Amino acid sequence: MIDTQPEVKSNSVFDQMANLEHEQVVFCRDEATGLKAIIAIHNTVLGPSMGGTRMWNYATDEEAVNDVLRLSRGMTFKSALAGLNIGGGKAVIIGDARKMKNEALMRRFGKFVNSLNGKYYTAEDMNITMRDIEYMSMETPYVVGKPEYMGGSGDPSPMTAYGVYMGMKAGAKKAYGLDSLGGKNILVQGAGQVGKYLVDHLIEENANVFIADIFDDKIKAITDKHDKVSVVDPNKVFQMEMDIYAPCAMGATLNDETISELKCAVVAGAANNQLAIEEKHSAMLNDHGIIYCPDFLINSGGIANVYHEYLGNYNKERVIASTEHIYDVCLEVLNHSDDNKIGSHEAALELALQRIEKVGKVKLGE
Ligand SMILES: NC(=O)c1ccc[n+]([C@@H]2O[C@H](COP(=O)([O-])OP(=O)(O)OC[C@H]3O[C@@H](n4cnc5c(N)ncnc54)[C@H](O)[C@@H]3O)[C@@H](O)[C@H]2O)c1
Repeated sequence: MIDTQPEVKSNSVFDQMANLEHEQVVFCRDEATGLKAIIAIHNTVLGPSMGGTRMWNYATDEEAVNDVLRLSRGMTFKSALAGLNIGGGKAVIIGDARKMKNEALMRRFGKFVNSLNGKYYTAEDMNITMRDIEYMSMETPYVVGKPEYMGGSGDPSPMTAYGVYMGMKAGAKKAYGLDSLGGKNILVQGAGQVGKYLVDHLIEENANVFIADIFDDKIKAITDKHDKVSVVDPNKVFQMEMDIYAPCAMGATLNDETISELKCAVVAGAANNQLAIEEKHSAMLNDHGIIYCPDFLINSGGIANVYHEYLGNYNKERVIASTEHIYDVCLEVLNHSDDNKIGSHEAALELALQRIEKVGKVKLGE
């Protein structure tokens, strides 16, 4: 029986760690810089844990704990399913990035990462820039996603978008029998780093693209480039009739209210933790006849990119080939879901857990 219910009701950190099966959680505090951060290491069976650092102004410490635990767990399954030999980890820095972030804070955080001696590799996530990556790198070698001028692999977002595009095509193949996206009405929610590159692929394939964002400048950057893209009010996303919904902004957009409103055949997007409550909302999508391409499966292009940087001799062609494989794995997951009458989210988790278990045994025999 796999754990597909990460909704954590207890306030005890140990209960939450036990529920989500975490190995280690590190709380970091520094008086001088005001740093408050949490590093969560979920699982290191396949290799050292890896996942980005997010800076966010959490309303409560509990909210930060919940976020870092869910995100790090997602990284374990994402990397396992992508065939990478790394485990799942993630970090959060608590505070307003615009007010608190500076060189000293980021370097102090880098020192905390270093103290784990390579059990956790960090990278960028929300509100962490290439400059911050540089600051962390001054204190620790356990940083990936470094800028190209530092010998790193640069921004992972284009590869994430490419993987989402591959997953979306697999979803279309399952829904329509053909993987062509030409003529399909596709709504991209979130015109950010991933959204903008995803739109490029969709336009190239002659899809009818709709975008929604809460910031006009993000919309303008895309409509200036592509005159065929239509703009949708971000509050009216779920009232629109569409073929494919691509959530590329925040998590939990698939919930009780939205799923009953959603008018599409396929959901395929980049956002992490799209299902508000995994088991419940995965089943609800199934009941509504909507094909759900699991988020942690199709948004793994970015982690594959930084993984190849970590291996050394970064080779973009290799990463592209590995990201294209998302198409096959997504179809395998969707078929596994059909054959076993389980949600596609559970099907993806099962395949990820199978790999961790099988490879884990090989590693034990080393
Ligand atoms: N960047 C990557 O390589 C990567 C990898 C894996 C997963 N993800 C996930 O994909 C999602 C997008 O990542 P990103 O790097 O493009 O982030 P981003 O911050 O560049 O873009 C997010 C966009 O969503 C918009 N947005 C926020 N709230 C919105 C709302 N209510 N309605 C519509 N738009 C809204 C923001 O204005 C922004 O333009 C995130 O959930 C991220 O965790 C990103």
